[in-house]
Amino acid sequence: MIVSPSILNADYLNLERDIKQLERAGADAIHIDIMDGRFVQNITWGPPTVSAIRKVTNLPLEVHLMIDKPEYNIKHYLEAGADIIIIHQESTIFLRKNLQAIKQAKVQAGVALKLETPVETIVHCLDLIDVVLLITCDEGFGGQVFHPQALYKISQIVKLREMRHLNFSIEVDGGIGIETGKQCKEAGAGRLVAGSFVFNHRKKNEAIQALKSL
Ligand SMILES: O=C(CO)[C@@H](O)[C@H](O)COP(=O)(O)O
Ligand SMILES: [Co+2]
Repeated sequence: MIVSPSILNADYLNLERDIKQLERAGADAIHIDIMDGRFVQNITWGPPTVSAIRKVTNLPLEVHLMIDKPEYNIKHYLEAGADIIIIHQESTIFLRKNLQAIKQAKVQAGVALKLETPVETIVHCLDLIDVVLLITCDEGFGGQVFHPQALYKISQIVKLREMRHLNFSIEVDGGIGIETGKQCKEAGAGRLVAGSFVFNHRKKNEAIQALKSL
Protein backbone atom coordinates (compact mmCIF):
# COMPACT_ATOMS: atom_id res chain seq x y z
CA MET A 1 0.00 0.00 0.00
CA ILE A 2 1.29 3.44 -0.93
CA VAL A 3 0.86 5.97 1.87
CA SER A 4 0.84 9.66 1.23
CA PRO A 5 0.49 11.67 4.46
CA SER A 6 -1.36 14.96 4.18
CA ILE A 7 0.41 17.92 5.79
CA LEU A 8 -2.90 19.73 6.38
CA ASN A 9 -2.56 18.79 10.05
CA ALA A 10 1.15 19.60 10.29
CA ASP A 11 2.63 22.47 12.30
CA TYR A 12 2.69 25.25 9.68
CA LEU A 13 5.53 27.07 11.43
CA ASN A 14 7.60 23.89 11.34
CA LEU A 15 6.69 22.38 8.00
CA GLU A 16 10.26 21.40 7.17
CA ARG A 17 10.67 19.57 10.49
CA ASP A 18 7.36 17.74 10.03
CA ILE A 19 8.12 16.77 6.43
CA LYS A 20 11.54 15.40 7.44
CA GLN A 21 9.80 13.37 10.14
CA LEU A 22 7.39 11.94 7.56
CA GLU A 23 10.35 11.07 5.36
CA ARG A 24 12.09 9.22 8.19
CA ALA A 25 8.81 7.50 9.07
CA GLY A 26 8.62 5.93 5.60
CA ALA A 27 6.07 8.12 3.80
CA ASP A 28 5.88 7.35 0.07
CA ALA A 29 4.86 10.88 -0.92
CA ILE A 30 3.74 14.16 0.62
CA HIS A 31 0.12 15.14 0.01
CA ILE A 32 -0.33 18.92 -0.14
CA ASP A 33 -3.91 20.22 0.03
CA ILE A 34 -4.30 23.51 -1.82
CA MET A 35 -7.56 25.26 -0.91
CA ASP A 36 -8.70 28.63 -2.23
CA GLY A 37 -11.61 29.57 0.03
CA ARG A 38 -13.98 29.31 -2.96
CA PHE A 39 -14.00 25.74 -4.19
CA VAL A 40 -13.82 24.80 -0.53
CA GLN A 41 -14.34 27.02 2.46
CA ASN A 42 -10.82 26.66 3.82
CA ILE A 43 -7.66 28.44 2.59
CA THR A 44 -4.19 26.89 2.75
CA TRP A 45 -1.16 27.48 0.55
CA GLY A 46 -0.11 28.35 -2.99
CA PRO A 47 2.79 27.70 -5.40
CA PRO A 48 5.48 29.45 -3.26
CA THR A 49 4.88 26.99 -0.41
CA VAL A 50 5.03 24.01 -2.79
CA SER A 51 8.26 25.41 -4.17
CA ALA A 52 9.69 25.79 -0.66
CA ILE A 53 8.70 22.22 0.22
CA ARG A 54 10.34 21.02 -3.01
CA LYS A 55 13.66 22.33 -1.70
CA VAL A 56 13.59 20.30 1.51
CA THR A 57 12.47 16.85 0.35
CA ASN A 58 13.01 14.43 -2.51
CA LEU A 59 9.74 12.63 -1.79
CA PRO A 60 7.17 12.90 -4.58
CA LEU A 61 4.92 15.92 -4.01
CA GLU A 62 1.28 15.15 -4.59
CA VAL A 63 -0.60 18.42 -5.00
CA HIS A 64 -4.36 18.14 -4.42
CA LEU A 65 -5.87 21.27 -5.96
CA MET A 66 -9.13 22.22 -4.29
CA ILE A 67 -9.40 25.43 -6.28
CA ASP A 68 -11.85 26.84 -8.83
CA LYS A 69 -10.73 26.94 -12.47
CA PRO A 70 -7.35 25.22 -12.01
CA GLU A 71 -6.54 26.06 -15.67
CA TYR A 72 -5.22 29.43 -14.45
CA ASN A 73 -2.88 27.89 -11.90
CA ILE A 74 -1.63 24.52 -13.14
CA LYS A 75 1.48 26.00 -14.72
CA HIS A 76 2.53 27.56 -11.40
CA TYR A 77 2.31 24.21 -9.63
CA LEU A 78 4.28 22.57 -12.43
CA GLU A 79 6.98 25.21 -12.01
CA ALA A 80 6.89 24.75 -8.24
CA GLY A 81 8.03 21.13 -8.67
CA ALA A 82 4.89 19.03 -8.17
CA ASP A 83 5.23 15.36 -9.16
CA ILE A 84 1.50 14.62 -9.20
CA ILE A 85 -1.14 17.27 -9.78
CA ILE A 86 -4.69 16.31 -8.89
CA ILE A 87 -7.55 18.50 -10.06
CA HIS A 88 -11.20 18.23 -9.15
CA GLN A 89 -13.73 17.15 -11.75
CA GLU A 90 -16.16 19.67 -10.25
CA SER A 91 -13.75 22.60 -10.47
CA THR A 92 -13.45 22.96 -14.24
CA ILE A 93 -15.22 22.59 -17.55
CA PHE A 94 -11.85 21.87 -19.17
CA LEU A 95 -11.00 18.58 -17.52
CA ARG A 96 -9.27 16.95 -20.53
CA LYS A 97 -7.44 20.11 -21.49
CA ASN A 98 -6.09 20.49 -17.95
CA LEU A 99 -5.02 16.87 -17.74
CA GLN A 100 -3.27 17.22 -21.08
CA ALA A 101 -1.38 20.29 -19.83
CA ILE A 102 -0.15 18.31 -16.82
CA LYS A 103 0.84 15.27 -18.92
CA GLN A 104 2.64 17.43 -21.46
CA ALA A 105 4.90 18.61 -18.65
CA LYS A 106 5.68 14.93 -17.88
CA VAL A 107 4.01 15.21 -14.50
CA GLN A 108 1.48 12.65 -13.28
CA ALA A 109 -2.12 13.75 -13.63
CA GLY A 110 -4.91 13.00 -11.20
CA VAL A 111 -8.62 13.68 -10.95
CA ALA A 112 -10.41 13.97 -7.63
CA LEU A 113 -14.10 13.35 -7.08
CA LYS A 114 -16.08 14.76 -4.20
CA LEU A 115 -18.14 12.26 -2.25
CA GLU A 116 -21.34 13.11 -4.15
CA THR A 117 -19.78 13.12 -7.64
CA PRO A 118 -20.43 9.94 -9.64
CA VAL A 119 -17.47 8.11 -11.20
CA GLU A 120 -19.24 8.24 -14.58
CA THR A 121 -18.31 11.93 -14.81
CA ILE A 122 -14.69 11.08 -15.61
CA VAL A 123 -15.06 8.18 -18.05
CA HIS A 124 -14.17 10.45 -20.99
CA CYS A 125 -10.79 11.24 -19.39
CA LEU A 126 -9.65 7.91 -18.00
CA ASP A 127 -7.01 7.51 -20.72
CA LEU A 128 -5.22 10.62 -19.42
CA ILE A 129 -5.41 9.82 -15.73
CA ASP A 130 -2.58 8.42 -13.57
CA VAL A 131 -4.45 8.70 -10.26
CA VAL A 132 -8.15 8.80 -9.39
CA LEU A 133 -8.55 10.40 -5.97
CA LEU A 134 -11.83 9.53 -4.31
CA ILE A 135 -12.71 11.91 -1.50
CA THR A 136 -14.09 9.87 1.35
CA CYS A 137 -15.16 12.71 3.68
CA ASP A 138 -16.68 16.19 3.36
CA GLU A 139 -13.72 17.90 1.74
CA GLY A 140 -11.99 21.03 2.97
CA PHE A 141 -10.79 20.12 6.44
CA GLY A 142 -8.75 17.42 8.10
CA GLY A 143 -10.00 15.14 10.85
CA GLN A 144 -13.43 14.42 9.40
CA VAL A 145 -15.38 11.19 9.35
CA PHE A 146 -15.02 8.58 6.63
CA HIS A 147 -18.18 7.97 4.60
CA PRO A 148 -18.60 4.26 3.76
CA GLN A 149 -20.63 5.16 0.63
CA ALA A 150 -17.23 5.82 -0.98
CA LEU A 151 -16.44 2.08 -0.88
CA TYR A 152 -18.98 1.44 -3.62
CA LYS A 153 -17.33 4.13 -5.76
CA ILE A 154 -13.97 2.40 -5.35
CA SER A 155 -15.42 -0.84 -6.67
CA GLN A 156 -17.06 1.01 -9.56
CA ILE A 157 -13.80 2.64 -10.60
CA VAL A 158 -12.00 -0.71 -10.29
CA LYS A 159 -14.52 -2.18 -12.76
CA LEU A 160 -14.07 0.71 -15.18
CA ARG A 161 -10.28 0.30 -15.01
CA GLU A 162 -10.60 -3.40 -15.84
CA MET A 163 -13.08 -2.83 -18.65
CA ARG A 164 -10.84 -0.21 -20.26
CA HIS A 165 -7.57 -2.15 -19.66
CA LEU A 166 -6.03 0.83 -17.89
CA ASN A 167 -3.67 0.94 -14.96
CA PHE A 168 -4.26 4.23 -13.12
CA SER A 169 -3.95 4.19 -9.33
CA ILE A 170 -6.94 4.54 -7.05
CA GLU A 171 -6.34 6.72 -4.01
CA VAL A 172 -8.64 7.63 -1.15
CA ASP A 173 -8.58 10.78 0.95
CA GLY A 174 -10.51 11.66 4.10
CA GLY A 175 -10.95 9.94 7.44
CA ILE A 176 -8.40 7.25 6.67
CA GLY A 177 -7.10 5.18 9.57
CA ILE A 178 -6.45 1.47 10.06
CA GLU A 179 -10.04 0.24 9.81
CA THR A 180 -11.15 2.55 7.00
CA GLY A 181 -7.85 2.06 5.16
CA LYS A 182 -8.40 -1.69 5.31
CA GLN A 183 -11.93 -1.36 3.93
CA CYS A 184 -10.66 0.83 1.08
CA LYS A 185 -7.87 -1.62 0.31
CA GLU A 186 -10.35 -4.49 0.17
CA ALA A 187 -12.53 -2.45 -2.19
CA GLY A 188 -9.52 -1.89 -4.49
CA ALA A 189 -7.66 1.27 -3.42
CA GLY A 190 -3.88 1.17 -3.82
CA ARG A 191 -2.98 4.51 -2.27
CA LEU A 192 -4.05 6.09 1.00
CA VAL A 193 -3.90 9.74 2.01
CA ALA A 194 -3.84 10.12 5.79
CA GLY A 195 -3.68 13.39 7.69
CA SER A 196 -4.97 13.41 11.25
CA PHE A 197 -4.35 9.68 11.73
CA VAL A 198 -0.62 10.24 11.18
CA PHE A 199 -0.31 13.61 12.92
CA ASN A 200 -2.39 12.64 15.98
CA HIS A 201 -0.44 9.42 16.46
CA ARG A 202 2.25 9.45 19.14
CA LYS A 203 4.69 7.87 16.69
CA LYS A 204 4.33 8.86 13.04
CA ASN A 205 6.48 5.94 11.90
CA GLU A 206 4.16 3.41 13.60
CA ALA A 207 1.12 5.07 12.04
CA ILE A 208 2.63 5.09 8.56
CA GLN A 209 4.03 1.55 8.78
CA ALA A 210 0.66 0.25 10.02
CA LEU A 211 -1.09 1.76 6.98
CA LYS A 212 1.60 0.59 4.59
CA SER A 213 1.33 -2.99 5.75
CA LEU A 214 -2.46 -3.21 5.48
O1 LIG B 1 -8.16 16.74 0.99
C1 LIG B 1 -8.27 16.65 2.19
C2 LIG B 1 -9.40 17.33 2.92
O2 LIG B 1 -10.28 17.88 2.02
C3 LIG B 1 -7.33 15.82 2.91
O3 LIG B 1 -6.16 15.51 2.23
C4 LIG B 1 -7.24 15.89 4.39
O4 LIG B 1 -6.05 16.47 4.83
C5 LIG B 1 -7.31 14.52 4.98
O5 LIG B 1 -7.25 14.61 6.34
P1 LIG B 1 -7.73 13.43 7.30
O6 LIG B 1 -9.17 13.19 6.99
O7 LIG B 1 -6.87 12.24 6.97
O8 LIG B 1 -7.50 13.99 8.65
CO1 LIG C 1 -6.33 15.98 0.04
